[in-house]
Amino acid sequence: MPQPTPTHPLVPYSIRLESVTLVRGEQRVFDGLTLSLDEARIGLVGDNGAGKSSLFRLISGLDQPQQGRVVVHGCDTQGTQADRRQLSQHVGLMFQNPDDQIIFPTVAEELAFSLTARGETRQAARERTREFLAERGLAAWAGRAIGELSQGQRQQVCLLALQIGQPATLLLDEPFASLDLLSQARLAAQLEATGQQIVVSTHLLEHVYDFERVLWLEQGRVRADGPGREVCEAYAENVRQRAEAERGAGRA
Ligand SMILES: Nc1ncnc2c1ncn2[C@@H]1O[C@H](COP(=O)(O)OP(=O)(O)OP(=O)(O)O)[C@@H](O)[C@H]1O
Repeated sequence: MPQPTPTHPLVPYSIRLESVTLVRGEQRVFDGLTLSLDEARIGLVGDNGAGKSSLFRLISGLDQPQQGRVVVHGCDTQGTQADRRQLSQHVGLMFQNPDDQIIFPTVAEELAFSLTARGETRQAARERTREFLAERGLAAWAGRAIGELSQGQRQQVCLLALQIGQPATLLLDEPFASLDLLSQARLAAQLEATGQQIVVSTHLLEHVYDFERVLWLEQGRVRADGPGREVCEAYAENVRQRAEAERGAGRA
């Protein structure tokens, strides 16, 4: 598949969480978390339940903090309606499960919606969608029914629907999870080629190993923060030790 060239100029990114407390259900997920995310490539790693998806929900404005502030490229996620409208143009969130994201029956309609939601006419959105798919060697996908796509293909549609809107930041929640190895390699290459800021949560450490920054989240706190290689190795070693301790306890 031809790889797209970066379409979004590299701009200074600025995502700030200031003393954020987030409660979901009975769970205090974050308690006074302060964080700046300014790099072009950021990975999030950590155990199930560490808070990776919750962080994405806060940044994209889907959840509001009970205390503190989240400011994304100058927009307060609890700000005015205009602020929130702008936020949706600054940030695109790809959900872990594509079925939570896709609302239209065909690929072209799903992609076109990203453009009409930003104020483009239906006609212009339809034309841009056709061009956009053709540029990526995916012209034949336009009329395909979402219901007939595999899980991995649906995930690809979600990513395309985000990319066509060109938000400055893409938040990708476990984008590699249901992809076969070749599709993982293609996605990794696609992400490398994009000029947008990308924040990826993943359990597949090799995909963020070379990132300039990776955060290891543990129970809503940042356990380590630094170059991908260092943080991934520290996390992998910690997991090895815990698995070993569990095996030891099982033998005792
Ligand atoms: N819909 C929800 N209602 C209540 N609590 C939730 C909800 N979703 C997640 N939580 C809680 O929030 C905490 C963080 O969950 P989150 O989904 O952010 O973790 P995660 O790091 O993305 O995990 P995973 O790797 O499994 O996707 C967990 O303790 C979880 O129980």
